[in-house]
Order: sequence, then C-alpha cells, then structure tokens
Amino acid sequence: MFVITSHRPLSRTRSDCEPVLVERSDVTLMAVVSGKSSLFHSVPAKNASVPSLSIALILLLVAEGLEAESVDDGRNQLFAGILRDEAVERINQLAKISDADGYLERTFLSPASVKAAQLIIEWMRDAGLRTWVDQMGNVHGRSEALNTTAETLLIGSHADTVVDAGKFDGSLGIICAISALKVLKTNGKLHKLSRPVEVIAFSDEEGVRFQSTFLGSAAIAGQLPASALRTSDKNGATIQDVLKENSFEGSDASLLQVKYDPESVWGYIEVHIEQGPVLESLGSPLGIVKGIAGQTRLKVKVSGSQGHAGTVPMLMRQDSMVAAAELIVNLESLCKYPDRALTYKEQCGSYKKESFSGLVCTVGEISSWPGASNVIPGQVNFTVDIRAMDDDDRGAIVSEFSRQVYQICDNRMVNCTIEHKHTAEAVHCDSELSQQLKQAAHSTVKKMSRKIQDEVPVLMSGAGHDAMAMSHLTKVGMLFVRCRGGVSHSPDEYVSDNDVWAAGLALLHFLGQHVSGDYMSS
Ligand SMILES: NC(=O)NC(NC(N)=O)C(=O)[O-]
Ligand SMILES: [Mn+2]
Ligand SMILES: [Mn+2]
Repeated sequence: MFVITSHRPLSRTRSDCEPVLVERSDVTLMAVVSGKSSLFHSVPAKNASVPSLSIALILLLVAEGLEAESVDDGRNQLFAGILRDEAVERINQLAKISDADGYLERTFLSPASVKAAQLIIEWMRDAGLRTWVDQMGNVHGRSEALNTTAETLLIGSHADTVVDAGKFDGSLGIICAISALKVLKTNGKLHKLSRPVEVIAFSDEEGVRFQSTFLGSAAIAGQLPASALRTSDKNGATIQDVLKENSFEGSDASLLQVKYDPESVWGYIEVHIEQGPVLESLGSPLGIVKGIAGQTRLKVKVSGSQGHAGTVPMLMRQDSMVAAAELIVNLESLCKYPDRALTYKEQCGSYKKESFSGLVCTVGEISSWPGASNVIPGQVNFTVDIRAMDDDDRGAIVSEFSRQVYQICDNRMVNCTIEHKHTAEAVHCDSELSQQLKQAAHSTVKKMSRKIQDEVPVLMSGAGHDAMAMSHLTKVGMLFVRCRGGVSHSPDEYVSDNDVWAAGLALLHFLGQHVSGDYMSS
C-alpha cells in the first residue's frame, strides 16, 4: 500500500476532478480521482524507491483512464507561489480581522474595516501600486501604463462582510487582483500595461450597518445621493457621523469628489465566489457571469397595542408579533407561488409564470419591543430582501407584498409602515468583457489541468455585487469562482487553494490581453 500525494497538474479526466499537481521532487504522490476514493493507498513513502512509485503512479493512472502527464515543472509558469500560496495566506490573514470575537464581521468604516484597509494598502504597495483612500473609505491601488492617458481598467470587490461571514466573499476578488498585478510586477511587465489598471477595495457592499448597500461603489459611480450621508444605523449614528469619526470630511462636496468621470474608465471587472452550487455541480472552477439579479430591500414596521400577556383576551389583542408573522409567511408564499397571487392580465400586462426566474425573498432581521416574554409586543420591525432576474417581476412582487401588508394590518387593527431602504436594478454584463474573461478562464483551466473539452460555464448571479453600481459608470464583467456546496454568508464558505490559484491566473491572463509583449515571463 502506498500514499501518492501530488503537487502538479495531472490531466483532468472527468469534469468533477480537481486538477491535482504532481511534484517530481516529492516522492509521495496522490492521485485524487473523482468518485474513486478507493484509490487512496498508504505506505511510508520513505520505504519506496522513486522508480517503483512512478511506475505505480502510471499504472494507477492508466488503470483509472488518467493519462499520466509528462511531469514538466510548469509550476513556475503558473506562479503558484504568488497566485495560490500567498493569496490563500492573505485571505486567511484578512479573515482574522473582525469587529466580533468568534466570528467574522466587518462593517462600513468599523475599527476592523479600518485595520483591514491598512493591510490591503500594504499588499497593494507590495504589488507596486500607488495607493490612496477616497472620501468614502474605498482603498485604491493604481498602476500607470505606457499610455498614461488611456482609459483605466478597474478591478475590484468589497472589503466589508456580513455578520458571521465567510472569508472569501469580497476578499477573494481584492486579493486575486492584487496578486495578478504582483506577478506582472515580478515579471517587470507592470509598466508595459497598455492602459492604467486600478484595484479598488470597496468600503461597503453588504449594507449591513446602514441597510443601503454599495456605499463605496455607488459613490465612485456617482449614484450615491448626498442625502445618503444622513442615513442612520440602529444607534442613530449617520454615515456622515461615521465618516467624520474616521477623519473623512463627510460633506456633500467630498462625496462628489469620489465620483469617477465615465470618460476616464475603460471597464470594470470583478472576481467573486459564485455563492451558489452551479460551478461545483459542473465540475468547473471558473464561470462567467451573464447578469446580476435586481434587488429591493424594505423595512416593515408593525405597531400594535402593547399589553399584559396574562390578562388581554385573545380576541381583544392587537398583536404586532402575530401580524408580522402572518406577513412573513405570506411573503414566502407569494415568492414561492407568485402566479397564484398575481393575475397579470389585470395588473402588469401579459406575464407568464416562468418569467419569475430568480425570484427569491428573505426576512433576515426581526426585532420586537419591548422584547419580554410576558408582554404582548407593541412594535415589531423586520427586513425584507426581494430579488429577481427581471425588474418588472420584482416590481410586481414588491407592490403585491405591499398590498398584502396593508390588508393584513387593517384586518388585525395594527399599523404598518414600509420603508424602501435600497433598490438596485438587474444588470447585464458586457459581452466584450465577458468574452475576454471567458478566454482567460478557458486558457487557465486548460493550463492547470492540461485537458479541457468543456466550455467555461456562463451563469446568472442571484447575489448582488459592486458591479451593479459600477455598471452605471462603465461596462462590467464578472468571473465567478467555485465554492464548496455553494455555501456563502456563512463561516462554512470555502474555496479550494487550487481554485484561488485558478482565479488569480485567469485575472493574469485577462490582464495579459492589456500588456504589450510576453506577460508570463520576465
Ligand atoms: N455578493 C454578495 O453577497 N452580495 C450581497 N450584497 C448585496 N448588496 O447584494 C448579497 O446580499 O447578495
Ligand atoms: Mn455577501
Ligand atoms: Mn460579495
């Protein structure tokens, strides 16, 4: 019995194989073959001579229909040190910077977000980029080009997180971009770029603290109204307060300074985890985003009659908690079975049931006052997140839900208000950018696994991204990276080291299309 652990790409034989790497110098090799874990054998490698191991490996691989690759050291051409090992280390480092003990949370300009920004600035400088922080807390790293007046290619993602977050959502896109540019610097090609390239780590995409999202990217895209500065969080602190606390001006004028001139920007691309199960089910490490679902965020406030849990008869109650519960269950039913509730001929023209692609709704937060077990709540507030690939679908659902809210609250003699916190229209990614990303992804997967027949998947995104805001400034493209089980917004979020590597390599190949000469060697 022997263990074969490997560090170099073997030919990928089945779509669900992770490409594994075989290192000649490492006499212990492992052939990981999909669905055949019985292939794992273990023996202390030190007892085995290399020839017998290589023969064993070839026999093993041939037996499994894997063609043993000529093991040339392609590792250096694939920059695993920077694009995988260092990138993974940085993802883990960033994940340790949190406002909370025991789980990951970084919200707009929180102490942890300020600390994370400092680390990102260090990494950007290490990649040879000129860095600065703008008046909305976005961190910028820029490389000039041969032609300094050419329009800039922007690459970004967000540095903030949800509560109890995973370590890849947002961070992966920032770190891969910095790593790909570091490879160009290492190869002496950073200043051979045909256009300036700028990495942006956005200060707020998730909208956890102020409920309105894309604060950083919307400001750069000129989509953030000055009134947003007066938005307050649960404790009554406004965005303006938080900016000033962090030595930013927090004025309407300073917000305007953040806006980019559309004429100065060539395009925006973002690398992000898929946060869904499609790539994993297809056995593909990378995918291209065709479009991003539109989203609406609401805050519903239900006010009833606060009272004694033991003395108010059931039929005399105006119970805001039960009213909220009925609203939430009705919302779920509306989004599960929209055609039952909506007769589209009267309300919205000729809708067909299947037009509700990507329709989802979530109540993520609920709070009650006074929050004591023996008091009938006087006030219950909850959030609503509604998304759909089609903006008219989403609009129809939001208006039907609003109708139901007022009807149910009337029936229960409680007062309801609905506050619109955030709306972002669905976005279609630019075909030219998407094609370039697709080529980069295709050559990456081919290089890493040496065998690729299948197309790079193209898919829609139910998750929102800064690309939604940036689409108001310039054309956008997105590259998705496989994540285990599609899990995200959870500490179980996971991307394999090789997929982190694939993402960085794809970005490098994409940047290579904007570099004169051979970008892959010094
Ligand atoms: N990539 C994300 O997780 N984005 C999240 N944030 C926004 N703003 O959409 C979300 O909820 O989908
Ligand atoms: Mn997220
Ligand atoms: Mn995200």
